[in-house]
Amino acid sequence: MVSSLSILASIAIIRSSFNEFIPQEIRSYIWEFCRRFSSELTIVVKESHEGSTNHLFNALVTYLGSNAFCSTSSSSSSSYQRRLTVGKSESMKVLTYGLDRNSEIVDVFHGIPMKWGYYADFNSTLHYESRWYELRFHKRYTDLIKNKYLPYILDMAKRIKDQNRMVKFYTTRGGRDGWSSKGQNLDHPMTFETLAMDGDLKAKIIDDIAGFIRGKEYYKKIGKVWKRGYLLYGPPGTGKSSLIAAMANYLNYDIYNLNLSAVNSDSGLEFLLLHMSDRSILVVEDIDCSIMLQNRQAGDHQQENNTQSSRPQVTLSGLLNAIDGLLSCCGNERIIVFTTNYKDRIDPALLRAGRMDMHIYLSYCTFSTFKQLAVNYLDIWDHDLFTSIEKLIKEVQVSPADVAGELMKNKDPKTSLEGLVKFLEEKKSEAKLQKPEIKSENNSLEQKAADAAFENNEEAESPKAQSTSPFENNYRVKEEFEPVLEAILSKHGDIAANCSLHSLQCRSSLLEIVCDIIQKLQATDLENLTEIQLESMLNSIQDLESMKLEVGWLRWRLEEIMQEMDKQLKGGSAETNQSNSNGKLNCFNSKSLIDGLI
Ligand SMILES: Nc1ncnc2c1ncn2[C@@H]1O[C@H](COP(=O)(O)OP(=O)(O)OP(=O)(O)O)[C@@H](O)[C@H]1O
Repeated sequence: MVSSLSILASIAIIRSSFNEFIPQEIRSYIWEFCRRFSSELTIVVKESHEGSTNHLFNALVTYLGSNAFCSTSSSSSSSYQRRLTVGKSESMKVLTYGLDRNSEIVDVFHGIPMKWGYYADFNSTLHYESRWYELRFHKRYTDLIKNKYLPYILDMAKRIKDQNRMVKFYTTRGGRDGWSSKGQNLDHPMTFETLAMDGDLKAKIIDDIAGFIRGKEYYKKIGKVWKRGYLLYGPPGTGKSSLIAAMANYLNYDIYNLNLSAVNSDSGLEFLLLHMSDRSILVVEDIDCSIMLQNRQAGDHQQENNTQSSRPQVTLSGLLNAIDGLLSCCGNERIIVFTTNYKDRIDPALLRAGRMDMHIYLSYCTFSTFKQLAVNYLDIWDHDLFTSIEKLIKEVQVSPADVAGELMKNKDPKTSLEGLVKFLEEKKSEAKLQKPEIKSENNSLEQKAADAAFENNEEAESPKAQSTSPFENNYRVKEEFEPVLEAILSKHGDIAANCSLHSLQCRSSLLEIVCDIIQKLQATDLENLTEIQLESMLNSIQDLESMKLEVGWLRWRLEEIMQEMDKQLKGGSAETNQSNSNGKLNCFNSKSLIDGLI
């Protein structure tokens, strides 16, 4: 025992003297000579390659650095210890690690140990330090290393870097002035964990995004540019900007916030899009407010407005080409997000699949959204006051931003929830007060004025009275429709308040059509709904909208159903099929067609 210990000690002394007294060049020469007789091969990756930066070297810095803690030290025969360096740069959001000079580690790939060493040598005459990595491996793994391992390192290093770097936020300085040069670090705390959403919408969005980033090969196979468009629509304060921040944080993509009114020509727009990086999100907020991009059906009225504006601007066709024409192939892995409070004001050409692939409606606060906000803001999952809040939230229209604002006022759950109950009750009484002013008396002056305003196409504030019962409005519908109408008016307010038909009788008949559609959807499975039925419903909705009934919420649902149906008819996309192995439709297979509608 004693003798073997002394042998080991002697070996250690000899090895350290060898390293200490014999210069690096001679050591390398001796190792090289010995290796001639070995089955091991060595690859050397120097800092520069053929006179320029060696990307593989940089990839190794990132890849081996990120593995430094989990990988094992080199074999016990290694003459070096593993020493790590650590630091944080401004462009990274985490600490990053690296191997210190003369350190070795083993990375296991496909079950095979890959022995890496990192070395540096300072040339005092040239005042230059040369640095390199060495990979030692058995000759039989040569093909695996060449064809799989090294490309894998390049790819992984890119992903690690993208994942760790700060997300940047760029804004338009206008046309050829390009994007703000450096970009700001986007330090938005919103993530998919903290974003409150109704039902399974959040899971659907995450699934879609995940399918997109995994879809490189799929997009190549179908000959489509690797990009995806999302339209976020819904009332103010329902989380459209928050969803964009959550997407950016999830993907670690930079955001390019495009203010179309700051761009003064189609070529200016092209210039901007050409100067975006890959793996980024292009955001156009409030797209409906962008001049000259309104619905082409607006026709003359539109043209009139355009001629009034003398400043040259981006045109609709310019924007369509930019996001969908040849220009769009100049970038990869790009996401385009449009937001709007009024989906129906956007030209349908901008909304079609391929441009805006997923239309996401962000609704007023529901009880389920409120419960997620209560967890975020107050750390509570349940409370005695939840029952009253559930009832009130069905009766009034408040945005998640309103609710979040109330919950932030006090950290004590009871006080905070009491404040919210008070706020909701006030909203409810306000709505009740508004109602008679505008529409209780059929022949009142106010009613005539409101109708006249709409006839003249004036911008009149939509009286979103929060009626709790349809019968307070004097609407007369068939008995079988009464509960449905009550639910509609509770959730969406008086959708007939601005109707171009004046008599209660006529308005009631139109409301019956809405109730009938809802009842049909309620009673039908998606699988049993036919395209003809759906089209007929959409036609009715179009007619109702032309009479200024506020049924956009129902049309959007029908359009969503139509999109799903289309996908089904086309046999479903690869992405859809991936998560839809039982052949049912993704969006509506686990819930009724009217979930969240009333
Ligand atoms: N769904 C949500 N989940 C969590 N917080 C939310 C949500 N919606 C809104 N909020 C809160 O309300 C604030 C405002 O929301 P946000 O700016 O995302 O709404 P928006 O729909 O973009 O509004 P606008 O249409 O007026 O631009 C957010 O900073 C966030 O604190």
